[in-house]
Amino acid sequence: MLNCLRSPGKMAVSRLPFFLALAFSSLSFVLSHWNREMWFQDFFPPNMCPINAKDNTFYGIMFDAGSTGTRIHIYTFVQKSPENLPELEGEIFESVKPGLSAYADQPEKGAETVKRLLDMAIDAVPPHLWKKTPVVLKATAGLRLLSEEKAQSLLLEVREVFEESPFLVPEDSVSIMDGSYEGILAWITVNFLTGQLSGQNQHTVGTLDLGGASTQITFLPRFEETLKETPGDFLTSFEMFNSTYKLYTHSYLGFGLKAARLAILGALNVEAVDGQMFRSSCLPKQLEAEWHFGGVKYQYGGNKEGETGFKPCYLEVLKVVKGKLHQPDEIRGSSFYAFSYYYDRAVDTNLIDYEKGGVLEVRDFERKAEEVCDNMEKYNSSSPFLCMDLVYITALLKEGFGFRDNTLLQLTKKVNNVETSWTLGATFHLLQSLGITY
Ligand SMILES: O=c1ccn([C@@H]2O[C@H](COP(=O)(O)OP(=O)(O)O)[C@@H](O)[C@H]2O)c(=O)[nH]1
Ligand SMILES: [Ca+2]
Repeated sequence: MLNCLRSPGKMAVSRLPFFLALAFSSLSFVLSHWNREMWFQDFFPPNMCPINAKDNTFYGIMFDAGSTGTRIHIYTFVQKSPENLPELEGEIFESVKPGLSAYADQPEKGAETVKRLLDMAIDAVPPHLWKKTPVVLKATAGLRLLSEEKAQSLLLEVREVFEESPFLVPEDSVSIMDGSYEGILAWITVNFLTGQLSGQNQHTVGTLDLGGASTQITFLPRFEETLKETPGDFLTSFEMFNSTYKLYTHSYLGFGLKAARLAILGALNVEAVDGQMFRSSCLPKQLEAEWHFGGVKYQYGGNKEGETGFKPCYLEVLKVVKGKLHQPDEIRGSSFYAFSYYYDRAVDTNLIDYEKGGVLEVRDFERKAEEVCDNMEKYNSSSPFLCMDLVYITALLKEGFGFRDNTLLQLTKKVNNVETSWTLGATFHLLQSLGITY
């Protein structure tokens, strides 16, 4: 087997089977909502390893500046012959914690974390291709929640790091991504990797992404009714294989798992958090601790005297979720791909295997929440937030989006060894918009 590692550190290199390459011919979409065009064409998945860089190999570097961490994805593509379309060959992935927003008051330090990741790309991409390899960073909810001034100074510092690198720095290479893009691009990635964007019988799958600060839901409505009863800004038109699709997508800012913890504790958007103790029935009774998120320190603890456990916790969480999200009827009976914190918490509680993922029903999260919340002393060694997180996931799915107890969720971290992240969709768009088709 070929060794794909080109620099020290924890890297994952992924390869896709060739059958996907054959299945995927061209993809384009038009975002009518913003009157913008994006063409995703000519990308075929992989069957080679980046270490075999030949003349026909090219790269794309995409940074995901998330609220809890910053990640680099270095994608490798191969153009086998001028008349053939390029294939996606593999992915090198690395991440650091915390995310950029934790450096709100030290933008230079934040940019240093990006530089360290970018150094990996210097090792991974052959020097003669540096100038042709675009590098882009898109920030998500963590930066959306910062003040404009703080967010902009972070982005400026990162831009300087890019300018000093040997890579191609496109215009607008460092930005905060619109939440709708986040959902759409993740949907593109998942449906591309599962081979649903090609051929006659396309059965696309909906996607659920639960980040630290925001959460996205995206699917292709099948019923005219759904289109009629959905607010206009939840719908986005795009073209693919000469067909026009209307996608339902929405990003809920402040509904990511960690932002939800603050909301449940009553600490979200509170001005002076210093010295305040935020308590919840979702936490172990005797707990008193500190938690850092988005560069702010919070003190939190359990209900020393009052109630603790699943029931009181569910009522507390309900206040944060109920009536706050749009509930499309159509999704009640459909199944969805779910990743990020849905995946992590399912792994933490042995609902699924870390490597394989698995299929769960919504009620599996509820059962596990009851088990953990009513036996908090037994789960002492894991995160003190485990009960709160599971109850939030249950309430978000049931009371927020309106899923049924038996709605199926396909918990997935990687498809054919490629991360189910919006970054692949974003890279397709980037390469196409730059006309990088060798
Ligand atoms: O390439 C990635 C990037 C993020 N995550 C997951 O996304 C969640 C964190 O979300 P993030 O920091 O991106 O927050 P956001 O900015 O999206 O709200 C955690 O479950 C991570 O494991 C992941 O699985 N793969
Ligand atoms: Ca994310």
